[in-house]
Amino acid sequence: MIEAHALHKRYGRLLAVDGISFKVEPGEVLGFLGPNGAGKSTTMKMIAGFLAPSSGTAKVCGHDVQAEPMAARRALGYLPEGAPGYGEMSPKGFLGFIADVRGLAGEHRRARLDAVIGRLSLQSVLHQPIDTLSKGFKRRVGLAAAILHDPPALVLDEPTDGLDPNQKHEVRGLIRELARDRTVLLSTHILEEVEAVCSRAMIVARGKVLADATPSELLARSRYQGAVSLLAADSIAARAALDGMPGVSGFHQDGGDGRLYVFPQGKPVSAEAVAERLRQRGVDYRGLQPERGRLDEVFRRITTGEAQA
Ligand SMILES: Nc1ncnc2c1ncn2[C@@H]1O[C@H](COP(=O)(O)OP(=O)(O)OP(=O)(O)O)[C@@H](O)[C@H]1O
Repeated sequence: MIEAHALHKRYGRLLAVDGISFKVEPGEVLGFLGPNGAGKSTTMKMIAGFLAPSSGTAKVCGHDVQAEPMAARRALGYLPEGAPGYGEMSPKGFLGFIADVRGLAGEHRRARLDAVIGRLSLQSVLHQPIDTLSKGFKRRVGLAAAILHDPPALVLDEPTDGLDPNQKHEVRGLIRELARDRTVLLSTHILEEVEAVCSRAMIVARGKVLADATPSELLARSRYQGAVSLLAADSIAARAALDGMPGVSGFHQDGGDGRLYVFPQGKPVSAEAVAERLRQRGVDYRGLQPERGRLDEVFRRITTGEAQA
């Protein structure tokens, strides 16, 4: 389990983390979302014991990060943002070094090294200096180091940053697999990643938690959830026909392709009812389709204060 209680971090006059509290249980993947500078990395560094909080506490598997740093670090795998340090080392040398730091020995050490090298597909770059690797390979070396000692809790700062789409897919699969019996906290800027791997998402901005919900609860806050859209040759006529229809709260016309979005009031807008009404009023249309919620819109509204979280 990973717990944060009223964490604060002040850098001079800047309050980078302003009272963040949460609990992540085994089997959960909590995604930390937020604009640049929201305080995500700072919070993760405090949980990983790399940065002392100005106030508040963090615990990893019941061990207070400040009071029992060794026990807390043993229980945690941490992937910092950016490339792994020791860039002059090869992945083989670096992972061997981490294995020693973690106190792995003998057959267990060999088995764990083989397992992470295989899982992160590092065989082809094992002897090349880390500094000379592509961004994606550097990230994979960092992930291998984080999971090497098979910790029960993981804190991953933008784990798929710099990976190509296939590698992103691979790493998301790995995270889902790891999360089955572990606790995972990860940060991301990729909203589709939240739907793909997270069981819960926390939106932070200016050091505060603005929303803490499952991805589907967040999607349900989108005004596109339950909407329908269509293309009409005469969109003014289409709007006039649908205006005042029960269950319709408003419209938006896309500036690009001209698609007209019909937003619901309460329950989803019925595509059949919209089709029937347009037919009755003699309005030509095509491409009528139901819409689903959009996380990017929810994220923008919450982080820019356009809507109440
Ligand atoms: N060592 C430091 N000294 C001073 N200010 C810092 C330091 N580290 C971070 N900050 C500031 O604290 C705030 C939070 O930074 P942090 O890196 O935690 O944000 P983040 O949410 O991880 O952002 P990003 O998504 O860009 O990685 C930012 O305004 C940042 O400039």
